[in-house]
Amino acid sequence: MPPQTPMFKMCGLHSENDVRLAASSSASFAGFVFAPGKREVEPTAVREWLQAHPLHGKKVTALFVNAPVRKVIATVEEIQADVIQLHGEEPPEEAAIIRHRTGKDVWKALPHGEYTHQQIDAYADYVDGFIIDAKVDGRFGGSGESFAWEHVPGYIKAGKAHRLPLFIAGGVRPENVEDLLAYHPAGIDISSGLEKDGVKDAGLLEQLEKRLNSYAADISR
Ligand SMILES: O=C(O)c1ccccc1N[C@@H]1O[C@H](COP(=O)(O)O)[C@@H](O)[C@H]1O
Repeated sequence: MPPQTPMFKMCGLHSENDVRLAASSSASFAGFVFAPGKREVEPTAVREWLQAHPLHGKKVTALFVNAPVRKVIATVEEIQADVIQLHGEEPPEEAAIIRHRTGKDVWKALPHGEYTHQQIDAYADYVDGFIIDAKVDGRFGGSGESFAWEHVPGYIKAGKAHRLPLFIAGGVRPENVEDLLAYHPAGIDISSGLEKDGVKDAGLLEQLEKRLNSYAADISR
């Protein structure tokens, strides 16, 4: 099958302005972090931002790190999330419970490492997609660090073998996205790489979208 234009997820939206920017972007997924850290947001605020700036078909993604299941369920209901991203050490059984109790798609984020392929196999029956992120000590994600992308083809193959979408995350930026696109991932997930001084930046988004568009034009030739 010829390569497809990758899905693009814009993550870590943490202000009304970020949501406004995401709404006008080509991202298919808009992500909100409900975990401690500089991008943590409150469900009530997210609901208000989404009411003010409807996403017109983009899927709302709620990201959690080892959160209690009841918090996941309540948050997903409040913001009407479409996708739940589990970015901590939630075991496969917990992913299955969350999927069953919410009826939503659940994606498992896994850090790149020695056992990632085994983990993909262990979660594959209980989730609807994967995100492979860089492993950074003391952080669960949003680090702006990349892993060695020569491992990307192996992950793409694993996603295809399980017939699940697999996104590549970690330090993806407008300046390096072409290197990643050369591997033809199904999806890319970006948070830090679209920020200037901690704020999502229209200029960086424009640069990224130019590169995504030119990749799409190249592969359609
Ligand atoms: O964005 C965050 O602050 C965050 C916090 C805790 C867990 C995950 C988080 N973000 C996710 O991390 C990856 C990589 O992000 P980056 O582009 O390197 O900043 C991505 O999946 C974000 O959704």
